[in-house]
Amino acid sequence: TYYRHHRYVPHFYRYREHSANTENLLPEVSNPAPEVTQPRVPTYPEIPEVFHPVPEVIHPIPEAFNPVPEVVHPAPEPYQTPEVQELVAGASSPVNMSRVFYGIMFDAGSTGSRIHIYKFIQKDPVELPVLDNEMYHAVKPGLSAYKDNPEEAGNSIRQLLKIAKKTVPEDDWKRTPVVLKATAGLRLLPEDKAKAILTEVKDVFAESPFFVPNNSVSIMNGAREGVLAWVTVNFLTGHLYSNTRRTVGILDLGGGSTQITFLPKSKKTIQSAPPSYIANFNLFQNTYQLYTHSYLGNGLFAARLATLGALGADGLDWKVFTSSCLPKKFREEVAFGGDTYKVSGIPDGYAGYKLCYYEVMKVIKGKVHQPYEVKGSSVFYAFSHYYDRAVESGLIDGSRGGAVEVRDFKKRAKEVCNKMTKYRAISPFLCMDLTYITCLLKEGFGFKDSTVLQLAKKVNNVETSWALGATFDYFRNLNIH
Ligand SMILES: O=c1ccn([C@@H]2O[C@H](COP(=O)(O)OP(=O)(O)O)[C@@H](O)[C@H]2O)c(=O)[nH]1
Repeated sequence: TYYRHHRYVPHFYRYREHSANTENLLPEVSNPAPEVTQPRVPTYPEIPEVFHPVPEVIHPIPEAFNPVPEVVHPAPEPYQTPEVQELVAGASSPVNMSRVFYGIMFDAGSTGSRIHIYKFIQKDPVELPVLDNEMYHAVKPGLSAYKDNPEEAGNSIRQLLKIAKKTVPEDDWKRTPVVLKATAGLRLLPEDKAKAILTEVKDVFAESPFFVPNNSVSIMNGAREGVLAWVTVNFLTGHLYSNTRRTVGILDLGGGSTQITFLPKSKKTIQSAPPSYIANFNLFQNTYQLYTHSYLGNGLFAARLATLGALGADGLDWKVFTSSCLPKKFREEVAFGGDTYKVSGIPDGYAGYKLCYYEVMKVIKGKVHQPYEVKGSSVFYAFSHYYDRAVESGLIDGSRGGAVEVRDFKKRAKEVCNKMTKYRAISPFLCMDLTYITCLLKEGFGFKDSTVLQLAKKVNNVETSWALGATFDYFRNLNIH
């Protein structure tokens, strides 16, 4: 369980008060971010403040001390239901007139379920609320692992709700909305199995003391997932308020699906994209038109199985799926989406980067669209499994994140694949994963070797995930279409 205190202060002050985010309000759930430090990590140049990648947008004058620009989140005025509106209106604290409210967002992913509890402060009824902090906790496996036992799926959510009860003060329970959105794991399940799980989760929500809005449990579509992650990252990096209209793109590599989202600078990117890859929405009186797509089956774990030819195959009880991306003597059972697969290296065959690249290419070539503009100079934030694999392979420091070039993934993939025994202890899949990431970035999206990716698990102490964007969308409909 991590408790991240997260109080926004304007850039001018932030740069001077490095301890501003270290205060911990709830020590009983305190657990600093898991420090996954790698002993052999080469020291890469760090980004000084992950949340602030473009120092030139800092306003060095005190006038920039305007509470609005970056402390806001979309105002919760048009609350979704009159019921909530009433509840929030009644929340004023008699003591200091500032009122606190919470939003609980569950991310039901293919490899795990996570709870995000956001605390907002409405300092003044006229001003926009401030995101104060996030409480985050994750459990494994994801809901799809319980495809034949929906009751257990419900139990995993019940377990996370206990944390919500500890975090949100009892007086606020009744007006705190609880929402769950499922991603690739449930998208990949047969409809009836996914439905049974969602019904079970609805029952668990109904018995909870929190506010359960209509449609609080659903499978989110891929385009929304990409857009909402883009909103989160651009909010946390301060790009939604700068006058420059400069924003950052996002690359999210989940277990089941992968998303790419950015704000195109060139009209040609929009015109040459399949129409479903363009999403519009409104935020802070701006209308944005984004390039976004979610590739189902191209998340890291789904791609491993697809590379092995195992995804969707029959005869799982007796078939062994092999790959030259795996150490020759490796043999194991792998669970994903409620199924178990026997996988192994090729004991008397060849293994290594080149052969592996051919194998992973099958999962990418002809499936991934190259946006017209991606070779340009946009900054991309990459997180989830991009981040995890970069840490595991020693490309970046796990406690800080950092910047890498696409060619760094390629270089490390070659090293790992050509010395598989050395890296086996870290993960037998490391060669396959790094080769897949390299291939996805280069052959798939068409990034150049020199494209810089900012790798971050969290920005300014908040998880880089679609969950914060989805909470904004709940409080104030972004009208994504
Ligand atoms: O707030 C979050 C949400 C996800 N993740 C990580 O991102 C990856 C996303 O995988 P997921 O199973 O959600 O993928 P999906 O089902 O969306 O394809 C996993 O390693 C998670 O641990 C994270 O670090 N913080």
